[in-house]
Amino acid sequence: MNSLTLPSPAKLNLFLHIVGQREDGYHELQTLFQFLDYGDTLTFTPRTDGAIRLAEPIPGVADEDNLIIRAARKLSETVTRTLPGVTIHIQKKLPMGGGLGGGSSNAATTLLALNRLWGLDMNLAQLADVGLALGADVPVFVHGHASWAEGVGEKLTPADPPEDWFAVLKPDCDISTREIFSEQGLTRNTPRIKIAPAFEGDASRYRNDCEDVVRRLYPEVHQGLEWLAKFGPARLTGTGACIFGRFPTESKARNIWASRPSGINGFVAKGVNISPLHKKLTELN
Ligand SMILES: C[C@](O)(CO)[C@H](O)COP(=O)(O)OP(=O)(O)OC[C@H]1O[C@@H](n2ccc(N)nc2=O)[C@H](O)[C@@H]1O
Ligand SMILES: Nc1ncnc2c1ncn2[C@@H]1O[C@H](COP(=O)(O)OP(=O)(O)OP(=O)(O)O)[C@@H](O)[C@H]1O
Repeated sequence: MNSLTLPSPAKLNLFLHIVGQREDGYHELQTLFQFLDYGDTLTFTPRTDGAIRLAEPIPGVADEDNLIIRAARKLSETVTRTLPGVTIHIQKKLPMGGGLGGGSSNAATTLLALNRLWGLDMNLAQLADVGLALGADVPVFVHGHASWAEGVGEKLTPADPPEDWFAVLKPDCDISTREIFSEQGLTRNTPRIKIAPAFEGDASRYRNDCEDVVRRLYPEVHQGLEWLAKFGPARLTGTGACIFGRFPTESKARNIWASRPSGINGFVAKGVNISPLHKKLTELN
């Protein structure tokens, strides 16, 4: 069988409320996920010796900790028959630890790719179950539709927010999700809101509850948000460090991005409600 090349897109949390904390310490969220038409690309090449390998490591991530390898191993453990194995090549564009869900997206792309390559015939709900054990953001990438999410992010209701353009900026700092969720001053009691399943409202009416803590600990993020907010609604995604400004047209987003303060990386991308991964898989069928 030939190689399979698939996208592994980024997500944004258009807003993120923390509405409580479970006994195991995990935070209960209400958030709106949308995908970006921008991300990594993974290529899967079947092997004959049953091994699961990366063509090249991601610098700073041991192969056995890489969510791609962990997803492939976990999937292979769900079946009893001998599998042919795979080599996976990664073209990484998404910054790590940026709040764009890069690792979770890589895991989801791996699950869908190997389900196809290995002929496992598992449905999306089964693959999302396998993925949830790897990270709370994996299920939305497996299902592939923009979603209103509750729980730790696994209770999903498809949503259709406007497909606007985003200028995504990566302030020059790395933020650990664990650090932010451990902060004493974090807002953990935002009242639950009720949102119609087909969410089409204005997400900028709602906030990201991590933003105050992240602004305080990382002045680079604070300054970036202050700058972006001059041009339109600006938010943190996940626990950061990436921030985004939302614009109705590509040219507006590109003009603002081009005038960003020096030393800030980032990109411009369109928000999409169907994941580029699922679009590609449909084309292949
Ligand atoms: C912030 C979001 O990106 C929003 O989409 C996600 O909730 C993050 O989910 P994730 O990447 O799967 O998070 P992980 O990297 O597994 O979590 C790291 C650590 O953050 C804390 N954590 C994470 C998610 C959550 N809902 N509550 C938490 O308290 C836990 O201490 C966990 O050990
Ligand atoms: N394939 C992978 N791609 C990126 N990071 C990975 C991968 N596998 C493991 N990791 C680890 O996961 C950590 C978080 O990376 P990721 O890019 O998913 O963060 P994030 O965008 O903040 O995600 P989230 O929004 O889900 O918190 C990295 O610092 C890295 O150590």
